[in-house]
Parts: sequence; structure tokens; C-alpha cells
Amino acid sequence: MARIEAEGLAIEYPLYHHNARSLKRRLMGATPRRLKEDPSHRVVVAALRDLTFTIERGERVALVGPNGAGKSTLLRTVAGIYEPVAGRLRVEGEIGSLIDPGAGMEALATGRENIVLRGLYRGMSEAEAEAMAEEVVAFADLGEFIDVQIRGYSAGMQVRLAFALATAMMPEILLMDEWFLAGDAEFMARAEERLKQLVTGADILMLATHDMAVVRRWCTRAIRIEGGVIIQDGTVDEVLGPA
Ligand SMILES: Nc1ncnc2c1ncn2[C@@H]1O[C@H](COP(=O)(O)OP(=O)(O)OP(=O)(O)O)[C@@H](O)[C@H]1O
Repeated sequence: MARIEAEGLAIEYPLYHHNARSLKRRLMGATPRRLKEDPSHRVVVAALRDLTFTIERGERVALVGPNGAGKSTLLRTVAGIYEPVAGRLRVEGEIGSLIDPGAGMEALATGRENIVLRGLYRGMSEAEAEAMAEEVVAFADLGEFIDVQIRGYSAGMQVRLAFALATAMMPEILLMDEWFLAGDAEFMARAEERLKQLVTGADILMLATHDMAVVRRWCTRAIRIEGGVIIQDGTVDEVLGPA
């Protein structure tokens, strides 16, 4: 059963090129809110601080807040890309992440090979993975580029492939950044029905977005993050105000 539980979760990014003493003094000088020095004297960004929340099966949660608030960092942490420096995170359920277009893809493999690899990784037989690939290839509609290494794809082509693949896999926990809803108009019109199935079919959705219409349309709950901390957590109407 899908469930996400965080307690006192903290994430920091080290800033490797900011350790010269004079620069450090300048960065740390004016009582910074998010830059600090860690125990090994590195300058770090406190991207998330003391986050505590539980997300249960059936919830579709929007992460809202200004640029740099920590929304994408939280998605990436739940995806297992970043390791918390403090606190606890428990994620139960199979994750599908639409966070970075190229994440989880092998740049030197073709689109088609990436699809088959993902299927095999998820425990499909070769025949099942090949069958899934046919379906994904048809939907992604990348023409001859499906047999080109994905390092030669445009950003939009990567989005198409990631989208087609995610909707074929139907994860229990779907993590999504808003860029994913921004394919070209023709593709998104075609993708609409699959997107609906994907979002409503997942046990849990976490979606980082600045688009409040998207929040009202897809989500049941909203968490507002500012400066790396949760400042509001409730129903969409509670957090955004009534429509
Ligand atoms: N790779 C990184 N290295 C260093 N700092 C980072 C890195 N990625 C993010 N940060 C910092 O962490 C903080 C949170 O960033 P994050 O990308 O999670 O914000 P966000 O809420 O998703 O913003 P946006 O709405 O602009 O996408 C910001 O202060 C940002 O500068």
C-alpha cells in the first residue's frame, strides 16, 4: 500500500565553489537564511528544513511556493535521488518519477532501448518489455528518432518519451514536476486522456507547480513551502483560498 512519511526531514546542497575564505565571509555575512556552514566548514544551502508530513493512499498533493522554495528538492528526495542530512523518510510503493526529462534514462541508448530496459528493470520478461515498447513507441510518436540515442533528443522529445513511458508503467506513487505538463499543444491534446488515467490511477500523486488551475483540477491537498519549510498544509481550498 502506497504511503509517504517524513519526519524532521532536512536536505542540504554543498556549494563546492564557494569555499574561498573571503567569498565565504561575504556569503555568510548578512545573517543568511538558507546558506550556512556545515560541520566540515563547507558552505551549504539548507534546501529543506524540518519537514514533517504523511501522505496516504488516494491523496493527490500539490507542492506550491515561490521559486527556490524547495518543491523540486522534495520531489527528488522522495524519489531517492537525495539523501536527507537529518530526519527520516519512509516511502512505501513503486515510484514513477516525471521530474527531470532524462532521469532514469541511459543517454547512450536509443529511445526504444530505454523503454525495453525500463521494462526489464521493472521485472518484465523480454517479450513483455518488447510489447510495451511497441505501445510506447506508437504513443511517443518520435518517428525515426525512436532509434536514435537519446542524447540527441530535444527537450520536448525527451518529455514525449518520458511521458509515454510513465503512462505505460502506471506507478503507485507518481512524482511530477510541472514542466511535464508543458509539451507542445498537439501532443498534450493527445496526451490528455492518458494523463488523466495516470494521475487518477496512481495511489499517490505529488505535483510541484506554479499553476493554481492545475492544482484545483488535479489535487486534493496542497502543501505550501517557503524558504525550505512547510508553512501551510491542508485541502486545496484551505491553502489557496476558495475558487
Ligand atoms: N543542485 C543544486 N546545488 C545547489 N543548490 C541547489 C541545487 N538545486 C537547488 N538548489 C537550491 O535549493 C533551494 C531549493 O531549490 P528547488 O529547486 O527545490 O526549488 P523549487 O521550489 O523547485 O523552485 P522553482 O519553483 O524555481 O522550480 C534553492 O535555494 C536552490 O538555489
